[in-house]
Amino acid sequence: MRDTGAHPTAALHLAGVERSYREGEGKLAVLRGVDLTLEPGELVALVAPSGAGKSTLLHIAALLERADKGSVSVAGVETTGLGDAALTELRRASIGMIYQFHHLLPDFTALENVTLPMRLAGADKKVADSAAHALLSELDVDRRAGHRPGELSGGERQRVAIARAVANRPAVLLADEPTGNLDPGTAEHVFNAFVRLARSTGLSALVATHNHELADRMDRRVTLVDGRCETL
Ligand SMILES: Nc1ncnc2c1ncn2[C@@H]1O[C@H](COP(=O)(O)OP(=O)(O)OP(=O)(O)O)[C@@H](O)[C@H]1O
Repeated sequence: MRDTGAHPTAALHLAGVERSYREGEGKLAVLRGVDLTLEPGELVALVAPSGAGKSTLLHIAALLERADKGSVSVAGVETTGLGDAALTELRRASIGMIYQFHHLLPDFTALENVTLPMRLAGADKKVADSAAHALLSELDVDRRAGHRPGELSGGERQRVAIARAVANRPAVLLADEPTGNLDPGTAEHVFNAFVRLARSTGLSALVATHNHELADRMDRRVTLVDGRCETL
């Protein structure tokens, strides 16, 4: 029997998720019944060919896009039937996102980019500054804390973006090709820093990557075959 309810202990739980897009007169069925569970502290790599639906899956898991069918629960909260405001609140409280391109605010320093989500969540400036410095140190980029993104290297910018994504201790981190824009050496350095941080904080993460070597460092690899999730 198909599981469709919330999964109280999982960081992320998708059951029977379907999503299609309009294509000319017909439709393109991208996700055709995705079942995926991320337990707390689990690091899962999503490895699949271009166009298989990785970004679509991540956007649905991030509550940025709605599934046509199926259920998505984040940190034990079943999202089917929630309104936009409740989804936004759950996303803010429970999800961190990292993209291929950093999306940092250009006029803010690295430190300010990391403290912003904490301040928006109500943290006091001193507490936020000190937590942000600690995160930037763990990611080996604190010496650049006072610089703006335009003054940082690509690898430094991605490490700041990681620090920002985990600043509010999300239940789940979703990453779409987080090192896809970096040269292999820098990608490895950034990925190692990410895995170290994730292990030390018990973060759960679903990371889409084309890089099999990096995917091997995660606990588990999954792929998308004909719109369904399979373990590799
Ligand atoms: N908003 C949209 N409208 C119509 N079609 C879309 C939309 N978003 C994605 N698609 C299509 O859905 C399919 C899956 O796209 P998706 O971006 O999820 O793949 P992907 O696995 O992330 O690919 P890549 O590795 O190239 O980024 C593609 O054929 C894409 O053209």
